Amino acid sequence: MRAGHLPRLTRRPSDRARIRFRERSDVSDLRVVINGAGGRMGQELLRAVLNGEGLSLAGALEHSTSGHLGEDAGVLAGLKPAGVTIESDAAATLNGTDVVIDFSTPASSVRLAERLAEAGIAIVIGTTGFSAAENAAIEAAARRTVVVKSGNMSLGVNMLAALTRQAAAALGIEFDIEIVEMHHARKVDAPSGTALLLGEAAAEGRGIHLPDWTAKARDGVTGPRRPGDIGFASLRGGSVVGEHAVIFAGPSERVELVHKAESRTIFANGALTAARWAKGREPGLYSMVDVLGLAG
Ligand SMILES: NC(=O)C1=CN([C@@H]2O[C@H](COP(=O)(O)OP(=O)(O)OC[C@H]3O[C@@H](n4cnc5c(N)ncnc54)[C@H](OP(=O)(O)O)[C@@H]3O)[C@@H](O)[C@H]2O)C=CC1
Ligand SMILES: O=C(O)C1=N[C@H](C(=O)O)C[C@H](O)C1
Repeated sequence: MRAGHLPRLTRRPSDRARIRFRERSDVSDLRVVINGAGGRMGQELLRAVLNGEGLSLAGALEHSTSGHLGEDAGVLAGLKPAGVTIESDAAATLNGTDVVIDFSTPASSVRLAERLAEAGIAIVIGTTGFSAAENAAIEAAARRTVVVKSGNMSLGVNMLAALTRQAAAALGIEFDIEIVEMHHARKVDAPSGTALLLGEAAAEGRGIHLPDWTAKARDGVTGPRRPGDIGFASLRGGSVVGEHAVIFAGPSERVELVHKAESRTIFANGALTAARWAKGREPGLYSMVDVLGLAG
């Protein structure tokens, strides 16, 4: 660099220039709406958006009988007032939104995805516990708008899924695959979305169709394990954020791949990465594997 250029670079911008820059960066901020804003993940996401760079909170949604309606989203999240109140009227809130991030309930996610498909607004879905019919409805919505959906938004779990696929492909059928998960006492669905995602990865590695090879909820005299099954076990208790183990139990040896979530920030950060990635994409159903570039 030529010495003559240094003074120009180190000079502080005038107030007017700084205001102009601020206005420009506001215009380019990603405008995000959070659905399920009053929940554990909703509040985590409010903090992540309000503290994040290049993001603006365009709205915060809850259901029509939520006790949080009318509260300030910043205050709800334990921050200073954000000037955004918790609403239940999606139509009024969505105007000018780039991406909606949804961690709520399956029924709410499906309704919202259908509405966003009509409006051409992208959605990042973290909700888990969908039925086959609800998954089909989301796939239909993804033909008209961008949908990023994953049972786990964290980098670590998506890496674990890649390792699971690899191990399942390399180890023969004599290695029994069992997936064990533990979550907090308030979780309502089982197996967890992550456990199912890991099961899909193991099935892909083995070249089998997961629903045909799933063993869930063993109880009573079950008979011996069917060779080739992928087993699921769910534990619930306390405040556990989320723990998953994929066990490959072979003859006289065992391989265990484990992920332990220590904070919900990993899910919120992943969801924001997905939201940034989603902007401007072609309509379609994407996963965190696409967002994180982990395919193959
Ligand atoms: N993919 C991932 O990485 C992760 C996924 N999850 C999943 O996200 C979902 C939410 O988890 P969590 O935050 O712990 O659960 P919470 O129950 O704490 O939050 C869900 C929120 O959604 C609200 N809600 C219910 N119905 C509607 C509706 N129709 N419209 C808008 N909001 C609604 C609930 O309100 P109310 O409480 O009044 O019913 C609640 O505030 C779960 O399915 C969970 O498995 C969680 C963590 C990570
Ligand atoms: O409900 C939760 O808390 C979590 N749900 C997701 C799941 O079902 O796997 C992800 C994470 O483990 C936390």
